[in-house]
Amino acid sequence: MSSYDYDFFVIGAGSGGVRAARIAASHGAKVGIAEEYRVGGTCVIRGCVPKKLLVYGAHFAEDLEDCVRFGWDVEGKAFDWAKLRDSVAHEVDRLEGLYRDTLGNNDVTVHDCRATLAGGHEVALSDGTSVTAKYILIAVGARPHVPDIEGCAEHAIVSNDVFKLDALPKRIAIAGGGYIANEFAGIFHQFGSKVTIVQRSDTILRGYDEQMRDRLMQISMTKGIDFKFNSHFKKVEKQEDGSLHLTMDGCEDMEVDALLFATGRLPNIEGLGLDKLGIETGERGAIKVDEYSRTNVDHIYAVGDVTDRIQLTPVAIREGHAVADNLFDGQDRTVDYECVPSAVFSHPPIASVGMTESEARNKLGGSIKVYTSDFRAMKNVLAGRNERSLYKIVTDANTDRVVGIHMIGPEAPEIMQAAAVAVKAGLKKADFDNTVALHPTMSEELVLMR
Ligand SMILES: Cc1cc2nc3c(=O)[nH]c(=O)nc-3n(C[C@H](O)[C@H](O)[C@H](O)COP(=O)(O)OP(=O)(O)OC[C@H]3O[C@@H](n4cnc5c(N)ncnc54)[C@H](O)[C@@H]3O)c2cc1C
Ligand SMILES: NC(=O)c1ccc[n+]([C@@H]2O[C@H](COP(=O)([O-])OP(=O)(O)OC[C@H]3O[C@@H](n4cnc5c(N)ncnc54)[C@H](O)[C@@H]3O)[C@@H](O)[C@H]2O)c1
Repeated sequence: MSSYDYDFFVIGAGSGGVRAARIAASHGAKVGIAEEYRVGGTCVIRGCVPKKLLVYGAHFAEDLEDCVRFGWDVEGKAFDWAKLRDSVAHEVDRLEGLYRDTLGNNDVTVHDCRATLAGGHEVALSDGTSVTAKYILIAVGARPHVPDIEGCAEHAIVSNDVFKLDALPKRIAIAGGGYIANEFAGIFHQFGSKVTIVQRSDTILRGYDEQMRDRLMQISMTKGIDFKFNSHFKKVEKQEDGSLHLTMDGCEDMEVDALLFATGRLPNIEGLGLDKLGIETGERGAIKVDEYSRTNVDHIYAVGDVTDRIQLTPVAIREGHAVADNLFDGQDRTVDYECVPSAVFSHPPIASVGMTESEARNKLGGSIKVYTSDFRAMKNVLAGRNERSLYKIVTDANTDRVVGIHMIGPEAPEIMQAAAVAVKAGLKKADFDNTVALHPTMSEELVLMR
């Protein structure tokens, strides 16, 4: 008999935590999990899933414009935000139920409580009880970071709030130039809001290939999304009519109906009791872990956004899965962070895997070859939508190996998942050339670039 209540206790039922709990239980461990908000975590409740559903909803705005040239005459077009918001919320409820069922079916005990480390092997729960576990996994994720600017805390919203808005703002300023800023800029714009992105530097989507970012910016600007670069917020004030006056540094002051902060996410470590065990944290409060996701305290592990390695759901899931396999199935697994594909679900979306052109140039000493295809998707041509796609393949000139693929255009993330397999497998440009095109598709461009 174990002297602990559980073999494994997971704090946080999000992407990483749920996977770790389920796999550990499937290996025969006695598992408990604590969730302070809703099972499913950021991705399911207020991230990837509801965001993608809003992206789908927003896309109809373009489809309804484009369909005219395809012979459709749709009368009485109108958009009802409350209807979409509530359908999305309903789907999220359904998914949360499925996640709970999965945990239950695997005999994982769910504690609907906030959990904190109490010292040693003990975890304190907000219902006043406490439990002990041989191993503890911290999978508490991250939360939106809102800088300390006068009026921001009271008047700005963050991505969590978007899914609950009573009404769409007529004018919205979005702070930040990353994933969330560009995704929500596309969503709000398609729904008819006037969108202004305010970025503190002179570029968006740092880390993505420069040409893809430029193309997104150019398309977004043509659509009517405004960008203010090298700009900062000095003060946010609510006016009598409910609108916000933004006092700016670097650009003109603005009047908007909503201000969304999308300036990064910070590890959720506040009040977690890390100090009780001397668990080390690094930059921005991220819990420091080794390649096995083990902290400096032997029986405490951490996965996902709280470790700030790559803040993506599939990464958190892999990390959680590996911890469970290693602890309860005697495996020796680490997560491979090379060639993790990623996408920005902007309008149009960007997708990427491997090195950008400039990264490859730096790392491979300039001996690279770059192939690009700049084209208008067939559907856009007939629709009269003057929006060009751009695909890029970066190769190591010495070996012909494809080291990066970057795309912006319709369905780029769907195409990228398959292309990423080829890059991860180390295929050469010649392998792409040897593959017969699948016609007529957009993805055939990947095997036609010469
Ligand atoms: C708007 C948005 C869109 C996104 N879109 C994508 C996307 O398209 N693709 C993608 O791959 N990634 C996306 N992400 C990122 C993705 O959601 C995260 O990387 C992922 O959810 C991280 O998983 P996690 O397990 O580390 O944490 P989370 O999923 O955040 O789970 C942590 C859980 O812990 C709970 N918790 C925190 N503290 C405690 C405590 N003390 N006690 C009990 N419970 C606690 C939280 O309530 C939460 O449920 C998006 C994020 C956001 C915000
Ligand atoms: N499609 C996806 O996979 C997806 C979607 C959304 C979020 N995510 C994950 O969530 C994380 C958080 O997303 P995010 O968009 O908040 O962060 P991010 O790190 O992508 O972007 C933050 C942006 O805010 C800017 N910024 C920071 N402080 C600022 C300030 N004071 N004023 C103005 N701009 C400022 C930064 O320069 C940067 O451009 C991402 O890193 C990503 O890993 C992924």
